[in-house]
Amino acid sequence: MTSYHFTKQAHNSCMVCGTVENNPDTLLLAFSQDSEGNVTAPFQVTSRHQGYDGLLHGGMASTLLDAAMTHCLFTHGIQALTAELTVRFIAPVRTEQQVMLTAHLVGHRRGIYQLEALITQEQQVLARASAKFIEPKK
Ligand SMILES: CC(C)(COP(=O)(O)OP(=O)(O)OC[C@H]1O[C@@H](n2cnc3c(N)ncnc32)[C@H](O)[C@@H]1OP(=O)(O)O)[C@@H](O)C(=O)NCCC(=O)NCCSC(=O)Cc1ccccc1
Repeated sequence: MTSYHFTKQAHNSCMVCGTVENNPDTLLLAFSQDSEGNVTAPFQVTSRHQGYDGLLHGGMASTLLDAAMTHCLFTHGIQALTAELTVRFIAPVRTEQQVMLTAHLVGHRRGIYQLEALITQEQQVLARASAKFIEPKK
């Protein structure tokens, strides 16, 4: 089993990427990873995810970005908690369309992992997040 699958199994009932059997409300996000540990996932935005009519809710956008960065850490074999999350909502994300989520590890210093994530559509960046993650003390 890869470190990614091992760390992912630690939250089988996740509301973002868990299985339907374990969590009927899961968003079923499925991330792919490249050789450098960056992750990507498609997400179909529907009216179930809206706040204002026809627009993705900002809290949901933040959740998706947070999840992308968490999974990026999984690809590096790290299971850490979000300690700080900053989101720049650049342009409205419309419902009934597919977006791409991406995340990469920027760096690691004194036990704090710094990551960045994007929501894009057709090369246009609609939202950008940066976050700090910390592994909980044993
Ligand atoms: C564990 C920790 C984050 C840090 O506590 P401790 O280990 O006791 O650490 P301590 O306080 O000793 O500080 C050590 C060093 O770090 C620094 N520093 C600390 N904080 C910050 C900061 N915010 N920002 C910047 N720096 C900070 C601090 O100054 C210190 O630096 P120093 O060495 O003095 O230079 C704790 O606050 C916590 O549990 N928070 C709740 C986390 C939580 O519930 N998150 C949500 C659930 S996760 C989720 O949902 C993801 C997910 C998505 C999808 C799917 C699955 C999962």
